[in-house]
Amino acid sequence: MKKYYDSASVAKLDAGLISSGIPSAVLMENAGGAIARDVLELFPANGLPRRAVICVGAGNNGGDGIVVARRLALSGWAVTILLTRDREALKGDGAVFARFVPSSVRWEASGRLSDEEVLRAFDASDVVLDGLLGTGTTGEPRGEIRRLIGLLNRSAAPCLSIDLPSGIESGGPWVQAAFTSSIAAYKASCASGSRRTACGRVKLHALCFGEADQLEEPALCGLERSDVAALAPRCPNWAHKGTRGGVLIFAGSDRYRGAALLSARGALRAGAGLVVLASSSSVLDAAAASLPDAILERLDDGSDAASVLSRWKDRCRAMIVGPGLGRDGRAEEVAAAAAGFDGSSVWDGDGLSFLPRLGTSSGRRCLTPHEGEAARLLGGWDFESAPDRRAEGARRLAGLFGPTLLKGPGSLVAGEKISVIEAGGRVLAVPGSGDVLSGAVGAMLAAGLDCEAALVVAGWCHGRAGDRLTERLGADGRLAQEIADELPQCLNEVCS
Ligand SMILES: NC(=O)C1=CN([C@@H]2O[C@H](COP(=O)(O)OP(=O)(O)OC[C@H]3O[C@@H](n4cnc5c(N)ncnc54)[C@H](O)[C@@H]3O)[C@@H](O)[C@H]2O)[C@H](O)CC1
Ligand SMILES: [K+]
Repeated sequence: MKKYYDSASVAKLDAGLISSGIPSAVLMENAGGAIARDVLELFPANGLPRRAVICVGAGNNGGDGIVVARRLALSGWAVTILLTRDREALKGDGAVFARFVPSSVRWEASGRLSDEEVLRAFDASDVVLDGLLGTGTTGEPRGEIRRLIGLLNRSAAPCLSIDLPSGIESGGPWVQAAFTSSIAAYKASCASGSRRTACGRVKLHALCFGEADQLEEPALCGLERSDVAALAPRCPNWAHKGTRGGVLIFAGSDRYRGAALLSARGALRAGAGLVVLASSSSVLDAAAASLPDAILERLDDGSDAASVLSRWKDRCRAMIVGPGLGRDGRAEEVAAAAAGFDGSSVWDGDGLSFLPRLGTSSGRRCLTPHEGEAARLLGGWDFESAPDRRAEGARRLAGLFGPTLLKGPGSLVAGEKISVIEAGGRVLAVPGSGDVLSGAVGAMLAAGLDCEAALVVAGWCHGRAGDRLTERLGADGRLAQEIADELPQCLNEVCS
């Protein structure tokens, strides 16, 4: 389990260590030393002259940068410190360490340089270090700091952020780093959503000595393979179709045919023992050729949904409602009938739009919205203005409708707890990918998992499928059906 903390807990840890007698300068030297080692490891000299520009803000994040400047200069690097204020304005430990910076280091006040001059200096460097803002950020980046964030993001040079990408704790803008050397804890602000990719490759360093156990409860937990394996369904070799469980799918419409097929394919590839696809004739015609493994129920008229449900409810432990269902009167009738199912259900896509009108469910229910759908269910929601907005939105949805998997980079699962899925990437951002996920969730519910566990296992396997495809074939141009077809290998990694 990867633990993510908010900045307030990390700042509290710093303060606690200092008040228990560890000088703050020792902490800064430790942090700066570890970051300098990262730089030297990432950019080995190999006889080449190496250059760095270190952007230094007014706080201790900049102080860490000054320590790094000394260390790199002593290792033979050509270093420029780019200050957002005059050197005389430096305070605290940063001011102390400034006295020990070798004379080979150049000092520049960024305010005296034009955008072009700053960019030229960045572009001439092997790496630019971002020590502008850390855990002490308040509000959106202002003044020189804001300008330098913009220039850092325009520069071709790779950026290594000190502790966290500057600005990420705010509504933006923030630095898009290639690397982040994180101090004391992984930061929750970098865990999920559009901020997740801002850190680049992250390396975590202790601030002092095993202080991590002095941190309070993490803000978020990252789910890794072993966490998922502990929840995944067990499928003994004597299993028969009934052991695996059946899934009834209400999905698809004349307009959206592929969604239903992909959801069914996801369910089959995630190991469902029986898949019944109830959909319109046009969908079933396509399914007859491409999905010989599924049972097909014609559902041109919404009023037929209740009889389909009563035919299959004893053989299907789980139900999927919504992918490509449409939002017309037929779809509404289907959703109303589906709400009477007393097994476990996952609601996705168009199905989500009916949830506020359906009231409480008779069975166990979970949902898999993306941010747009989630915002509609919450009557409008801004996911961007602060790093914790995604987690807060997911928590609210879970409270209103049932355990929720909020899709997007670093998908969140909110139920009893809130967790981040540590798998997947942009490869998953293709049409039909969410339909495949709904199918996988359905299969996990059919295998007997509770809603939260089903979201975790299916969400992780879906992400892992994306990672495996990326490793083998690249992250772009993959098809949702390829994600589905990769699911068995992912399940093999977590199921025994
Ligand atoms: N002993 C320690 O606490 C250690 C901290 N480490 C590093 O220090 C930072 C946290 O440092 P802090 O001084 O608390 O805050 P910042 O450096 O993030 O910045 C505060 C500084 O910036 C100005 N400011 C705040 N918000 C904005 C804004 N939106 N726009 C412009 N300017 C802003 C504010 O006025 C302050 O002057 C932590 O991340 C670590 O990198 C070390 O790890 C060592 C021990
Ligand atoms: K930073």
